[in-house]
Amino acid sequence: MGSFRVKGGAQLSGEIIPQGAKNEALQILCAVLLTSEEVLVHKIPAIRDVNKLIELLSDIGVRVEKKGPESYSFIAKNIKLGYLDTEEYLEKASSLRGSVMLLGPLLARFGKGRIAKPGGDKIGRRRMDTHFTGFQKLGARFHYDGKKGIYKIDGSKLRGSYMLLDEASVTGTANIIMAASMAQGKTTIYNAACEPYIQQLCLMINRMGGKITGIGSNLLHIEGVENLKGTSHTLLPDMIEIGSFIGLAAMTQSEITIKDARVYKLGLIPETFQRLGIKLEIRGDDIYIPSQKLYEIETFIDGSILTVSDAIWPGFTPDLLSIVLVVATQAKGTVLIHQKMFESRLFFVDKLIDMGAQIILCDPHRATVIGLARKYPLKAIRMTSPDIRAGVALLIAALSSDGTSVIDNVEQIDRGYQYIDQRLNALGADIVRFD
Ligand SMILES: CC(=O)N[C@H]1[C@@H](OP(=O)(O)OP(=O)(O)OC[C@H]2O[C@@H](n3ccc(=O)[nH]c3=O)[C@H](O)[C@@H]2O)O[C@H](CO)[C@@H](O)[C@@H]1O
Ligand SMILES: C=C(OP(=O)(O)O)C(=O)O
Repeated sequence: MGSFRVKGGAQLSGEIIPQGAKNEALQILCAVLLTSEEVLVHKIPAIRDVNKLIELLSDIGVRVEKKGPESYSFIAKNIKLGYLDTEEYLEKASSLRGSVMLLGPLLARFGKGRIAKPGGDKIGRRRMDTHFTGFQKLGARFHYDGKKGIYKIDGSKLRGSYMLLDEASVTGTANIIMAASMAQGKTTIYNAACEPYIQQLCLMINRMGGKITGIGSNLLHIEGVENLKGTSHTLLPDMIEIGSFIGLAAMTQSEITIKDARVYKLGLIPETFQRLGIKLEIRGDDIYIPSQKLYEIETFIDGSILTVSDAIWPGFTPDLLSIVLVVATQAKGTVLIHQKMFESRLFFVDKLIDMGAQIILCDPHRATVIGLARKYPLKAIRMTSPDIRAGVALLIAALSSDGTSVIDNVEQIDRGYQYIDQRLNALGADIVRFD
């Protein structure tokens, strides 16, 4: 188990370039299976989940070639379908959430998909009914082997269909889009998720010869085509990393410029941090965050306490609520954090409380943060990173604290943040990785 020793208290400064988006990368990498031709993907982040998925693709038979520091070529010509039934595949695939999206393209092209219960963060129930109901609507047969925990999907002739999703699941929508892209006839997906990740996937499929309209909305029309061809694709900067850097800058009173942030793709993210009182300047496509001694949380117009809650896109992403929460601990004012989607994502606040933060966990979904207005810094402690975003929130807390903290289980952070220790040290942080 890896750990970080973090010496807090330093003000950071400089420029940082966000990595390619983790959640987009996981979709795009699965989509390379939709064609036997070459797909080039640029700005692939070197993070654990992505590396594992690339390895899995290679195990399935995809020819993978590294073309540059962040660029890869994929050719899914000779796929070993038998491998999908092996213990090794099922075990490897179940170690990350994104692998669930192998099902859609495998089904579209080969009529067969297998997966064991996928991993990812343990942040509450993470059901997959939407994925399977969608596949069934396209005519696939679905079988769940409860004893082995294996989901099996078969269906050689998928047919387009109308479907109203019971929830706008991100990976579920991506899976259904990929399956429908080569089904016979037209598919309509209503209540589709429309995160930038999904928009990027649809644009890529259209470049491959697919016919998807309604991109960016929750009503997608997909005209199935017989074959898809090769393409090249560049991932967007990771909006969750960008939000994390904004929070980090505010908490540590640092002056940071986030380069090439594709600001117009960030939805409510900049505005939500601004509502916490954090000053941001959009300079071209960069975000400049000045060093700020104090930031004051806004209230609602009627003077009532601000609530920051998650919602499906274009609402505020649940993946940044842990960061908003930690940043609020040193703000002036009070905020209610309402994590609607996941029921076990706020429990990490007990570590922040140990550090001296004033937080009341109202129930598993809601926490009230009473900002300390920097009257005193958080205390350094030893803590364990429970999930990827809580892990980074704790790292931010440790960097702002008085003294040296230790964060264990940083593999969670490595799932989604590329070389985070080295990149933050380049800005003046003092983070040492050890086993
Ligand atoms: C690999 C990947 O891309 N992971 C992301 C993806 O996970 P993932 O695709 O697994 O998450 P889903 O969108 O399926 O659902 C997330 C949670 O929200 C609930 N839910 C979802 C939609 C809805 O309309 N109502 C509702 O209550 C679900 O029951 C579930 O508990 O999307 C999540 C929600 O943005 C992000 O946190 C994850 O980082
Ligand atoms: C919850 C997340 O990831 P995953 O879906 O891969 O667990 C996340 O990125 O915040």
